[in-house]
Amino acid sequence: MNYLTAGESHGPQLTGILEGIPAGMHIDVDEVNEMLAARQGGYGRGNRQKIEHDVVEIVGGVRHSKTLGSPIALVVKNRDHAHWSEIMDPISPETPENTLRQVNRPRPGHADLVGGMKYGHHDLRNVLERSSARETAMRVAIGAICKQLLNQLDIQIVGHVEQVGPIAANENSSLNVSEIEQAISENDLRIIDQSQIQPIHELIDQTKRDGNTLGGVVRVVATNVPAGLGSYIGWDTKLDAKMAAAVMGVNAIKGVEIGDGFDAAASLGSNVMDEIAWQKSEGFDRLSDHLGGFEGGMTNGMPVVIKAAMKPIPTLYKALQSVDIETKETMKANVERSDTTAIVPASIVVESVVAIELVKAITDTFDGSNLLRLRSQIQEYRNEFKNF
Ligand SMILES: Cc1cc2nc3c(=O)[nH]c(=O)nc-3n(C[C@H](O)[C@H](O)[C@H](O)COP(=O)(O)O)c2cc1C
Ligand SMILES: C=C(O[C@@H]1CC(C(=O)O)=C[C@@H](OP(=O)(O)O)[C@H]1O)C(=O)O
Repeated sequence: MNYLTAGESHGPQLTGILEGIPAGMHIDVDEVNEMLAARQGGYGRGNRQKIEHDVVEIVGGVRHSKTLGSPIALVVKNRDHAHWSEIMDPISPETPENTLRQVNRPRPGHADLVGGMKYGHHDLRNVLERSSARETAMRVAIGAICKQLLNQLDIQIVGHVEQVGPIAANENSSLNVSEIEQAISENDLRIIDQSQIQPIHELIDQTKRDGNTLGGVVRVVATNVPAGLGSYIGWDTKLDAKMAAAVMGVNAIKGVEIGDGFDAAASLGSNVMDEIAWQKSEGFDRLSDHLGGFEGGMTNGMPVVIKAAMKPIPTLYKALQSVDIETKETMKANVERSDTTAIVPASIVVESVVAIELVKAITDTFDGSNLLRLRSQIQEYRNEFKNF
């Protein structure tokens, strides 16, 4: 399974091609759109989301709501393009008005400066249009289809917010996926601990008034993942490594933890290793899940638990120091309309990329040509492991 996305933040549309989804799978477009809407929401978002209303159009690979096994082509339109059509025109020559909208004061923390130097762009808009996290809308559309496939294979997955800036919204690690879904559906922060809603709202409001920004931590849990996805035989076959790369590939993610992650470094081995048990009816089991469902680069049948640290949003309304790339004068960085925090959307994006990597691992391990065969192969494989 593989995918590619294309499109600029203020261009006409985002385009995605998803290859390797089994034939015969029902696609629920409303569910894809619900996930796109969730990615647009959350406390702390900026004004762009008042313009956009993300809906997916499926323009290939699906007939009468069922996948054909051929590449699935997806489109999400950028409504804001209507206001930028001249500036972002793919064909017509530049107009003087476009020149006025050039970006030449790179924003610290963005791809602007190095991207301009690498690709030879003196209008840094050519960089920021693609480096913008607008692209994550398409990753979520693709992730939503992967999540539907996982659900059809009896695998559940959810992403939620665990921390906003310095405020932890106390993870309750004993909750299952549907309990987490229930708890986070009740607030606009996707947090489990409702007592932190007000302090976090106040923190975001104050930060916005100060012209500053916030990051945070998100957590993804996937349950009933078959054991043995990925492999210990080579560094590039380890699924935990691929997961970490996919999560790190989400804009503004600066750290990835699997299971207890960095906390495990300070613990004793007896508090970190997940002891092994066996029951005739269920086969092998673990007494805990400190290692987040991975041993030796393979899933071990316990819940997959991945956390990601997001840096604060780099565009500050109280702009930071920069240098004009033409005049070399010290100036304030460009200010593009911006979110105060995007931790809520990040929880949906990280959930999506974890779902994508799980589907990749599953279709690498089993024949993913059609859903019925895939389902029966996985069932047989689960039984084999139970009887080991
Ligand atoms: C969902 C989401 C929304 C974001 N919104 C903004 C934003 O409004 N303004 C901004 O400056 N950065 C925003 N970012 C972060 C930048 O896209 C990101 O920091 C930048 O592209 C540089 O990439 P890097 O942080 O991965 O190095 C957002 C990130 C995500 C995941
Ligand atoms: C458009 C989205 O997020 C954008 C991500 C983003 C960035 O620099 O990453 C900067 C902002 O772009 P704009 O200047 O167009 O408002 C965000 O709004 C989105 O998530 O749909």
